Amino acid sequence: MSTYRALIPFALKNKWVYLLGVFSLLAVDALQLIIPEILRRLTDGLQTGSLGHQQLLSYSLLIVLIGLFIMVFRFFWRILIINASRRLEYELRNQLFDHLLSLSPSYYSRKKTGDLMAHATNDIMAVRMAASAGVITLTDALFLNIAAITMMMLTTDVRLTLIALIPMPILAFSIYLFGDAINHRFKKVQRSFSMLTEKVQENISGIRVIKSFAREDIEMQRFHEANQDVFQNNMKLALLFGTFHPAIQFISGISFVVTLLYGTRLVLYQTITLGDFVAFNAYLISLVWSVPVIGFVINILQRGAASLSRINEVLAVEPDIKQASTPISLRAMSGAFSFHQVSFRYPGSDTEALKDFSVSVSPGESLGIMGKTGSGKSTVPTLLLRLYDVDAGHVSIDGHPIKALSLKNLRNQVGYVEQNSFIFSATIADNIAFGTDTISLETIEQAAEKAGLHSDICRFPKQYHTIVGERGVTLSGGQKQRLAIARALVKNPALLIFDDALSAVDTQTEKQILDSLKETITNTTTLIIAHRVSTLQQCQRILVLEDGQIIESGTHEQLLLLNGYYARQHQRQQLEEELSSGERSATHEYLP
Ligand SMILES: Nc1ncnc2c1ncn2[C@@H]1O[C@H](COP(=O)(O)OP(=O)(O)OP(=O)(O)O)[C@@H](O)[C@H]1O
Repeated sequence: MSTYRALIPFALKNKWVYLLGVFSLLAVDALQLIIPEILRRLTDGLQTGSLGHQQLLSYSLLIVLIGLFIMVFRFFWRILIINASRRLEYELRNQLFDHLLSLSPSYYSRKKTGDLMAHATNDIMAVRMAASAGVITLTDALFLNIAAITMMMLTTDVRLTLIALIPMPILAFSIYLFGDAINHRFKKVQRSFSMLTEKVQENISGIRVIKSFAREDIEMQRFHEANQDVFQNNMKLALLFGTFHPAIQFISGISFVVTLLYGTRLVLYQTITLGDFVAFNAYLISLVWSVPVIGFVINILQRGAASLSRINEVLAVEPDIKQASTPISLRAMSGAFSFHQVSFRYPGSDTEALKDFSVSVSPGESLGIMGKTGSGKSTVPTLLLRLYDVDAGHVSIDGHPIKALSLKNLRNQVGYVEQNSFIFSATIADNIAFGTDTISLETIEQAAEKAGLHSDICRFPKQYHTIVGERGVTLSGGQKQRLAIARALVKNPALLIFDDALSAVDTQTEKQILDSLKETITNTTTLIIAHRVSTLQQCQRILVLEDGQIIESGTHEQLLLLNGYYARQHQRQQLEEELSSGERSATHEYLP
């Protein structure tokens, strides 16, 4: 229960709401306990014949009045406590989401998305339940329990009360045991259900792969198996509930039987009146209701505590990348950067992605990087954006150690285009304007024009207001890349990074885009990562990487003279280009 300590600040902030809610709840309970007293007097009056019309009318009016007050107070406790618990859910969800966004990418490579989704949904719901149903039921049941037993003892008979209470410990213990088993089964149901949702999610996202590999039958079979698992776990839970309710009712029934046996004797021997016996039974109903509820409440609170401790665990994770206590914010960055003897290994990886890597790029210079897949090319921009910190060596921007810079300032001044940039389910204009706060449509259009996307957008039904992604138009791979380029350009960055950003466009389109970007590239510090020589040849300097190390370095012409990896790529790509243009002209010759 110490887990709940994390909620103390929230509870203190909302103490009046909770206190008023609990007060209204107790008022409802207290009013409910007056009813057996009225029943006692009515029965006794009827039995002795002393109940007049006037008295009957007063009692009836009192019952109606009590009913009205119960209605008002019930409304208040519901509004107050449910409102407070919903507010807790709202604040906790905001806190969790804000924290998740502050965490570094390495955290996301360790954690499953499904688990994080479960924290944001199921776990927060379980905490809300504990803060609403848990608090309400615990207050309600404890008060009713104590009040009913006290009233039974004070107004009727102590011995009869003690006898009626005999099955209660058995009842409480059985509820505890059942509760434990129910909890266990419930977890299994949840686990199998989250596996099922993950399956659906994966199948929907990977529908093209499934279809192209004709794996529908296998996937259907796997889904049916997962669904069968959910069904069986639900049935086991239903079986447990099915046994639980009749068993509880049976055990509580024993209380009524012993009350009937001993209570009627007391009435016959006139130790208590018939009215006492009726009132006693009415109190017993409250008591029998409240005991099982305490068992349930313990479960709700336990489940809430388990969920809250999972949420607390996430909230306790510190971001790997921490900003300096007094970070430097550069007003106008030149984008110049340098790596000095940098070595870096991704968390959990055995091999170094960069080894003793050094390069220095001056303001406005354009650097190209080429290399086999996995040679460490994308690691360079990853470190420049400070998504990870280096293991050895230093990275600096504009002469400042990267760790001294404000993270926001640094990332705001870098225009980074990945090979597979994420496109949001929003309009094209919103997607391009993503990295900026206020921007005119005209600037967006200029960026799209430079990225070679404007004419494509003009062909869409709503042009820049066309929604793309899941809810709208699907963009081709090349269009997505160009949109990502426009998104980077619109920021007017000091450092522009293209990481395999033109791989999905043909060489012709690539040439057009590079031509229109010529001025931007000349005026901005640029890092271009590519496999194609045609993308890199205009760069002032080109590096070739292998296993995280530089194996060749120079201008296009110098690298050709080296006759190494770069020159071989150049020859091969030229040959491919000649072959494909030969094929194109041959096709033209034979066309009618
Ligand atoms: N998030 C990560 N976690 C662990 N290892 C990683 C991660 N990202 C990359 N690596 C590893 O680091 C090495 C360098 O990766 P990097 O992405 O820099 O290569 P690359 O040259 O850009 O490859 P490609 O041309 O295929 O994009 C590879 O061995 C890769 O498996």
